[in-house]
Amino acid sequence: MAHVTVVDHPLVQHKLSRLRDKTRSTAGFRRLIKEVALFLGYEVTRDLPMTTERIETPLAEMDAPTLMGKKMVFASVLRAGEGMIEGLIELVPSARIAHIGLYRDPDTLQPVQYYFKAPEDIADRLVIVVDPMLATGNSVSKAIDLLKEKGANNLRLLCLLAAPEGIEALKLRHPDVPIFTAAIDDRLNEHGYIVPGLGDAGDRMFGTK
Ligand SMILES: O=P(O)(O)OC[C@H]1O[C@H](OP(=O)(O)OP(=O)(O)O)[C@H](O)[C@@H]1O
Ligand SMILES: O=c1cc[nH]c(=O)[nH]1
Ligand SMILES: [Mg+2]
Repeated sequence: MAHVTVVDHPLVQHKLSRLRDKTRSTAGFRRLIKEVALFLGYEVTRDLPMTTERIETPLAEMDAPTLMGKKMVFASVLRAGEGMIEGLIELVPSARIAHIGLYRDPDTLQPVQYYFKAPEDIADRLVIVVDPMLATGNSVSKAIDLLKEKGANNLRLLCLLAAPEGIEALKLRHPDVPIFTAAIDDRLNEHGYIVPGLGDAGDRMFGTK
């Protein structure tokens, strides 16, 4: 699998532009994050292993394709991951959800952990780490460290925007984790924000600034 997959579907790109627009309302931002997450979720699950199940339609018996293995885990990096989870749950209603509470210290740009909860049998499941922003990559790398300590061994990252710096950092720290993103932006600014980016995803989603 490619290390980085950019989901360049026209609907994704259109909605992403709407999200980036600084005049978007909190309600509009939330709605768009959820919608884009649905499309991204479609791509990150495209190659899931399948099996068949014998069923009867009203007309005949058939071997019907179904997903193989245990239900996947969406691992939400708080806070901003939560906006994407809303869309992903619509796509896979039976998925398990892990929560990883991290915030980025604005001076050191290092993540500070305040919460962690994941399914006990995470080692047997595909884990899709969900965070809209891959900036320095420190937060997602830490989230993946914690998930791996719990036994996760089959992981993918689903984000909305990635900076080249974050992609490189993740490649170094977790080369086994493929990245799915809607766009790769130009760079980080002096405060570690993605440029052009969309600003602070958590603050825009929850209306805290
Ligand atoms: O790649 P990094 O440089 O680590 O930055 C990205 C992180 O920053 C944001 O979270 P933030 O720390 O703002 O927390 P919040 O979601 O609670 O606002 C974002 O959702 C990522 O988790
Ligand atoms: O651009 C950025 C970088 C980190 N966190 C965000 O929410 N946005
Ligand atoms: Mg934030």
